[in-house]
Amino acid sequence: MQNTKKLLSISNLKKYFPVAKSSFFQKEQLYVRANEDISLDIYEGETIGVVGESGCGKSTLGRVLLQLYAQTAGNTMYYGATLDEITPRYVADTLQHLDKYRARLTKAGEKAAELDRQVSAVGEDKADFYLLQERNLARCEEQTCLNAIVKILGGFYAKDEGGKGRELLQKVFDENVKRNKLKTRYQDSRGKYDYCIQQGMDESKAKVGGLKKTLEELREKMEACDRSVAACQQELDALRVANDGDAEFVRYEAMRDSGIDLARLKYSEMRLLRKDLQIIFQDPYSSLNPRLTIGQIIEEGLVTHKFYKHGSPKMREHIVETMKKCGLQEYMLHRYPHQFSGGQRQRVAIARALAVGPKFIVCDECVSALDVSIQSQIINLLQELKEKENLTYMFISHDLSVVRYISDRICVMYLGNIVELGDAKTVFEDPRHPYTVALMSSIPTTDPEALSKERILLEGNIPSPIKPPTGCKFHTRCYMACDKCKRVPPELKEVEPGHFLACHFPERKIDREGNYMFELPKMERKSNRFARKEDAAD
Ligand SMILES: Nc1ncnc2c1ncn2[C@@H]1O[C@H](COP(=O)(O)OP(=O)(O)OP(=O)(O)O)[C@@H](O)[C@H]1O
Repeated sequence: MQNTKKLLSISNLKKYFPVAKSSFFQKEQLYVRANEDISLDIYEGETIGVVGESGCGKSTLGRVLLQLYAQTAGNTMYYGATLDEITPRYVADTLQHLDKYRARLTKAGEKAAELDRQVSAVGEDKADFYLLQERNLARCEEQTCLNAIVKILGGFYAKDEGGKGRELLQKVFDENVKRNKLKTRYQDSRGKYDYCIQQGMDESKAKVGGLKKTLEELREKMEACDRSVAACQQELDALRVANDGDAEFVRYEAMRDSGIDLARLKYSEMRLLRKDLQIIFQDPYSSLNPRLTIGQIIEEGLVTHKFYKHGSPKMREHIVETMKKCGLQEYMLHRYPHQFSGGQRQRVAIARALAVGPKFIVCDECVSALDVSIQSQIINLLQELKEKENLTYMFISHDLSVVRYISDRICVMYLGNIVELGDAKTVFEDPRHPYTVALMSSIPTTDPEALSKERILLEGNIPSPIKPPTGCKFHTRCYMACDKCKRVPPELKEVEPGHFLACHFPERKIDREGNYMFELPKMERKSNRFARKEDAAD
């Protein structure tokens, strides 16, 4: 891995969709568990491929990352912008209501400790299910409060004599809010000033002169804010150095997180980040508005995110330039989507995403609906743009050969969980999870040697995500499943550097020659969970 700077960090992410009750008397609320306990870091400049059978939650993951779906639980931290740029309300809330948060934290901690005592009195094995549940909930509450406070306060949570650290952090926040408001006014006035100059007015005109004066005043005010923030930061740094020897301070300081917690942003705050986080959909036919021309489609995002004012000649230039980058000609600007081929439409969808200068793009099956020859063109275009524009992709696809070609790392999902994660080469050449082995085995090949080898066919349907199997969710279709798999859910663990696996049997399953290093038990073959090639042909 070349780049190790995180762009997104997801921890314990969950997304449940509620299922409508089938009768008035149904008490239990059921959920489709589309994503469960997903932890994943995405690094700047990489392409992470997401594979898995239909319905395993790939698209949901992509959309939850972009906050198009609200997540049910977990954290999604974004590092592509700073807290100072966005100044989210949740930071101000935490600083203002710190005492309330601390009280909640202490209460949850005390409750968890008391329940812990009760559990240990009877023994973990014999403890009542509800008692254990209550204890776990109290621990979760404690962790949530701790996360919320410490991520913002850092070491000052542990040691902040006289509340000096908190006061300084509050001042930095307030100054940044002020600065951001001034910046918006500055950009507006700058736009008006530029327009007047373009129209041939000079500074002797009262309107232009007035605008120039306003711009200077605003610039001075912004600089004053910057100076004030820098002074506060200096004081904070001095306090941090003074507390450097304190073990508790250092421990909490390490938990400080400069990322933006996307799930805690308000709608208007998330809109500021939308331009950074874009998506390209699978179907280029339905993802473009048929009533708008290509120019209008690309313009929409630019106007919404206040890049340009409607009708600005500079915007036209920008649109044409973006279209050219995506292999579209200028004369296509006034055409409607129905006048394009599938591949060209997908280029328009790419141009629409690219125009706003994104950092992260979710490509959700973006080549699946296209002809094979066009697929390669679009994939090469995406690769080219990634290098030129320094983009990061999440590439969701069923097509393993496409994923192999484009991805740096691959994440294999099964029924809402990540079961294997690693470098593309490692996952393809040394798959460890039985599900990944079966997926790899399903890739069509023309290699005569590979054709003569045994193939594993994944039989049966994916179980219901509403009531998934207990323990390891794959155990109902796994040839290696034992009693433990039925009871204990495996954790995603690092089996070798950068290679993560959620299986109780992490041993190597394929040798260097590509042969499977296991015997398929006869009993399993009869039950048709995994069938060899000859069986399937029968
Ligand atoms: N908006 C929604 N409301 C309710 N359930 C949903 C919604 N979106 C997805 N689901 C459910 O979540 C589960 C995961 O769906 P998702 O679309 O993420 O799967 P996928 O792996 O992307 O599948 P495919 O590859 O076929 O697109 C499915 O069981 C689906 O029915």
